Amino acid sequence: MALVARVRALLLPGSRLRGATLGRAANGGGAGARRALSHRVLVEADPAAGVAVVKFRNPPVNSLSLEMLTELGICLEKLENDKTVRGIVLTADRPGIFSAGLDLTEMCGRNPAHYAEFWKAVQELWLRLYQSNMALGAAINGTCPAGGCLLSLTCDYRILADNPKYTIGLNETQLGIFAPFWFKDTMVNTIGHRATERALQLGLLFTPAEALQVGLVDQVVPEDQVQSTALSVMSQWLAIPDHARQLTKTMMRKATVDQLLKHREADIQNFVSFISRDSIQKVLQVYLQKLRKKNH
Ligand SMILES: CCCCC/C=C\C/C=C\C=C\CC(=O)SCCNC(=O)CCNC(=O)[C@H](O)C(C)(C)COP(=O)(O)OP(=O)(O)OC[C@H]1O[C@@H](n2cnc3c(N)ncnc32)[C@H](O)[C@@H]1OP(=O)(O)O
Repeated sequence: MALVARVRALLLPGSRLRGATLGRAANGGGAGARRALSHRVLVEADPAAGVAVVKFRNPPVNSLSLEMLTELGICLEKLENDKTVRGIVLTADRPGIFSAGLDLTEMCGRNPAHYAEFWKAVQELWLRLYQSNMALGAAINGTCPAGGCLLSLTCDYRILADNPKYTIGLNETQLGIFAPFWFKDTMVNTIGHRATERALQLGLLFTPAEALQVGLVDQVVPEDQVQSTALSVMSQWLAIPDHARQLTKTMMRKATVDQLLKHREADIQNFVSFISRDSIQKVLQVYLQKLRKKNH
């Protein structure tokens, strides 16, 4: 079975994500709040507020594996088709790691067809998020490198927990790889050209104070207030008539989106040939081994 079909089938029976009615949230939800599960993503929807909180739960580090990318994409697609949802907050189910970024094991020791499939899934998730009609917020309750940072940058605003361990940035060069043009463009659109050039060349991971200063996040708040702050900021975004907010968002992001749409196939081919190089495979394997050695 194709991965997308397999993941669709994984969504739990009875879940709103399959079109059935959800039960009331077990905790934390307002009146009428609903809860839906897939394996790697938990969705808590509050129809009265028009908001769904999408929680990553892909242990140990919420890495963006092919299955995680696919499941997240399907959850977002379902929410976009749900008329009761106008805004989505992305967060980690457990605080500590928002997302460790792209799953390195998807980019190491595989074949070109796998690299192409994986990169296509990365592109698709980015396109879905960056063009979303929903208001999107990131409640960043953990460390947020590389692909994790990219996810948060697709949102309309970012709230980061005030914990010096929770760094955020596109650190690809530190691994010996580099951020493709559409990662770069997403960052430029948030913090500007010069700050992006410095951040990308040096592969900077910013502390919360630095991230706030450079504009990578909009607010830094105590750890236990990240989600509540993200929800309260969401109500400001949802106070604007949807059509006006959506048209403005499209106007601001269209040129960036069009660049990837125009070069999508070439971008996949470039990724495959870059990541397949022996020298790059070596660098990634050494990096992964270093991460693993820490624990053994
Ligand atoms: C010409 C065209 C060119 C196209 C573009 C070219 C290149 C671009 C290509 C790719 C872009 C990639 C973007 C990315 O996202 S790369 C990923 C970058 N991520 C990181 O650098 C983070 C790495 N992880 C960490 O720093 C720590 O794990 C973290 C701080 C997140 C958590 O630390 P903690 O101590 O809690 O946990 P660990 O013990 O380190 O990890 C536990 C376990 O998880 C494994 N792991 C960690 N991160 C990843 C990951 N990203 N992918 C896969 N696996 C990961 C780690 O190895 C441990 O495994 P094990 O020891 O339990 O086996």
